Amino acid sequence: MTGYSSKTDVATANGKQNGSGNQTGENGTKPTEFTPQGNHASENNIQCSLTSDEFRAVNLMRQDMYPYEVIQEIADFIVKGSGIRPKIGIICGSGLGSLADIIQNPKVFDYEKIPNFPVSTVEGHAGRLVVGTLEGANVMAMQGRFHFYEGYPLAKCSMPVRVMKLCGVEYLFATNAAGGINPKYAVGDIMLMHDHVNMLGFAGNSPLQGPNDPRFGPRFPALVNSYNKDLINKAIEISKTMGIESSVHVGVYSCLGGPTYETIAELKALRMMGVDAVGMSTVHEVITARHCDMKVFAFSLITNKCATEYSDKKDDEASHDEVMAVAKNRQKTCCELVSRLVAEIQKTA
Ligand SMILES: O=P(O)(O)O[C@H]1O[C@H](CO)[C@@H](O)[C@H]1O
Ligand code: HPA
Repeated sequence: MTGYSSKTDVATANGKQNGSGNQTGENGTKPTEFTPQGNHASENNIQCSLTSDEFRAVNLMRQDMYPYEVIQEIADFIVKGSGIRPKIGIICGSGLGSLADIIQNPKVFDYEKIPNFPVSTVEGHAGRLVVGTLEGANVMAMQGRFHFYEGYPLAKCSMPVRVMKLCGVEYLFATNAAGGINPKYAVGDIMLMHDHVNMLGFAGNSPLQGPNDPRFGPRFPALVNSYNKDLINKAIEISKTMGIESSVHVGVYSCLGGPTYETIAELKALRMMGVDAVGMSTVHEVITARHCDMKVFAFSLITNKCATEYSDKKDDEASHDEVMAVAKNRQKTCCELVSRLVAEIQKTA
C-alpha cells in the first residue's frame, strides 16, 4: 500500500436534568404518576407509572448537559488520582479492552467510582479508565465506551472525550469492532478510518446539540480532514513493518444507532453511499474530539462480513459473540499497531 492522501482510496451532579413530569419527592416505593406534557399526550391519554427511584435513574441516564466545570472536576479527579497528565487518549472497541491492558504502571478507575461518570452496560466493555504509560508516553484508555443504544444521549456517550481534553490529551485513538461492507474486506482485517458517514447526524442527532460552550470549541465546527493524515500514513508504514499491510485498508466508517444489526437493504444503501464498514459508535467521539481540536486516529477491526445480497444463509447474520471472538483473536495485532503508533508520536514529541 502506498502513502495515503484523501484523494486516493487505497486505501451532574449539577447538569440539567431532562424529561418532564412530576419529580416531586415521593417515598421511593409509591408510583409517581407521569403524564407527558402537551395536547397530543392528553388527547391520547398516555400515562406511565414509575417509582420516583426509577424516575431518577432514567433522568440520570438521560442527562446530556455536562457544564465545563463538571467536566473539569472529573478531569481533576483523574489527574490528581493518577499523578499523570496524559497526552494520548485511547477508546477500546468491543472486545479490544486489551489495548488498555498493555499500559504500564496502570492506575485504574472503575467508572462507578468516578464522580458523574456513566457506567458501561455492554459485554466486552469492562467499564474502567486506565491511566499510565505506553512506549514512554502518558496515556489514558477507556476500557468500555458508551453507545447511543444503551440509552445515553450522544453528548453523554462522548462526554469522556472532553474529560480527556481537560486532562491534557492531544491525540484521540478511537477503535471499534465493525462489520465489513466493502467486499474486499475479510474478517480480521483492519480499516484505518479516513472519513465517516454520520447516519445519526442525518437524523438530526449530534453530540454537540444544545448550547455551545466556546471553551470547548466553535458552534459550527468543520469536519473535513477530521482523521489525521500523518497518523494514517504512519499506521500504513507500521503495518508494512508488521507484515500485515495486505489486510490493512483505508476506508469510510458509518455509525448507526443500533442495537439491531443492519438489514440487507440498509447495507446496500450504505455501500452505495461509499461506506466500507459499519458500526454503532466512534463518530460522536470523533465529532467531540474535533470540536475541541484534538488530533484523531481511528480504526475498525472487521469482525464480520456484512451480506449485501439476500440469501437464506444463517452465516449472514451478525452476532455479538462472533464480534467478541474475532476481536479476541486479533487483539495482539491491534495492540501492536497502537503501541507502535504511540511510539512514533512519542519519538517526534
Ligand atoms: O463500536 P464498538 O464499541 O467496538 O462495538 C461494536 O460492536 C457492538 C455490536 O456487536 C456494537 O456496540 C458496535 O458498535
Ligand atoms: N454492524 C453494526 N455494528 C457492528 C457490526 C455490524 O455488522 N459488527 C460489529 N459491530
